Amino acid sequence: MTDTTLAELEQRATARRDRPSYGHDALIACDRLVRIFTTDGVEVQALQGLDLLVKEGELMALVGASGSGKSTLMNILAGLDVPTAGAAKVAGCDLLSMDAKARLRYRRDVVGFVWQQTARNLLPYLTAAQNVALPMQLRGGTKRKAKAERAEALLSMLDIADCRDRRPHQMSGGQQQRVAIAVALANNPSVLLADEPTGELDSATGEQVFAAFRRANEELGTTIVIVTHDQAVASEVRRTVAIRDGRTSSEVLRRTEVDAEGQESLVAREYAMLDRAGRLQLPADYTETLGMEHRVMLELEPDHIGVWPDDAARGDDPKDEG
Ligand SMILES: Nc1ncnc2c1ncn2[C@@H]1O[C@H](COP(=O)(O)OP(=O)(O)OP(=O)(O)O)[C@@H](O)[C@H]1O
Repeated sequence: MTDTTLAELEQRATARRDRPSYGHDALIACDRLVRIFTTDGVEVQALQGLDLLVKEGELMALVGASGSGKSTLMNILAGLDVPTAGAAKVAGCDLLSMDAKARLRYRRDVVGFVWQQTARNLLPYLTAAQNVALPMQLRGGTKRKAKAERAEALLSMLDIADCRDRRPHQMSGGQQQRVAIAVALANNPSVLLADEPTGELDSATGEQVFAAFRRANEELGTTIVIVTHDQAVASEVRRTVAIRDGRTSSEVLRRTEVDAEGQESLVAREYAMLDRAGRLQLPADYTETLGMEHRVMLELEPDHIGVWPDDAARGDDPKDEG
């Protein structure tokens, strides 16, 4: 090996080291996350190298068919489960290497969680205000008066101040879920995670609950990730990420556009995910329409990459046809 080559190698290594790490500016960064469950000697790969970045202050939705891995991911982000491989960081906390004490602190201070089952979120023998004060009590260090004031402020912000002295069975499902959001926000977490929070509610009540998430996001700046089957929720957030077979497969981004008459409208665009190895999952309806299977032809153009069905067998060049 010559000196020049060595110097070049060193230079390349330094450049690589200086490159910002994957997801360095994201609040949630999942990098090739794998979770394998083994039951009775049978392995299920619930997550198969999932990549996901969420910026601070985002309000986004996760969608996907049953069994695609959504709850597995949420349990990992909530600090309730540990991935088999890969890397996951939330607000600077490394979810793979946390010890028991750090995990407890993470679950208490960094993330808040709202479950689908209204009954699972609240203690039945405490009032709404007492439920909201409980996480602050468990953390300690907050004066009684300050705890009561914060509980009051959160309940007012979410439009349920009138439920303050009611126990869960004296509230509607939608009110209980909004109290659950207040409980999850009590210790001012960086991230609020919700797994099907409107799943047990009718659509009008679901809308009120979603409005409460939006308010928390706008007024407190809390980053919010909602797993949902609810089309109304999925179509109201700026970003919806779809999970398929334990990987993120596509994203819909929505933005407000103003036309020449000054009319505002929400424009949605679907994107496929390109993983760090360069793999791209093409939507099944696209590949089926063009009969693409096994192998496709690629062409690099100045501003895009062309993908054609494999016509090698026919011996003609599909790009010459028009
Ligand atoms: N504790 C477990 N032990 C064994 N297998 C599990 C466990 N938890 C999840 N799985 C499997 O992992 C896969 C992903 O499950 P997960 O619950 O994450 O999917 P999901 O997208 O949340 O589905 P749903 O929308 O029905 O809740 C499924 O095949 C499931 O059977």
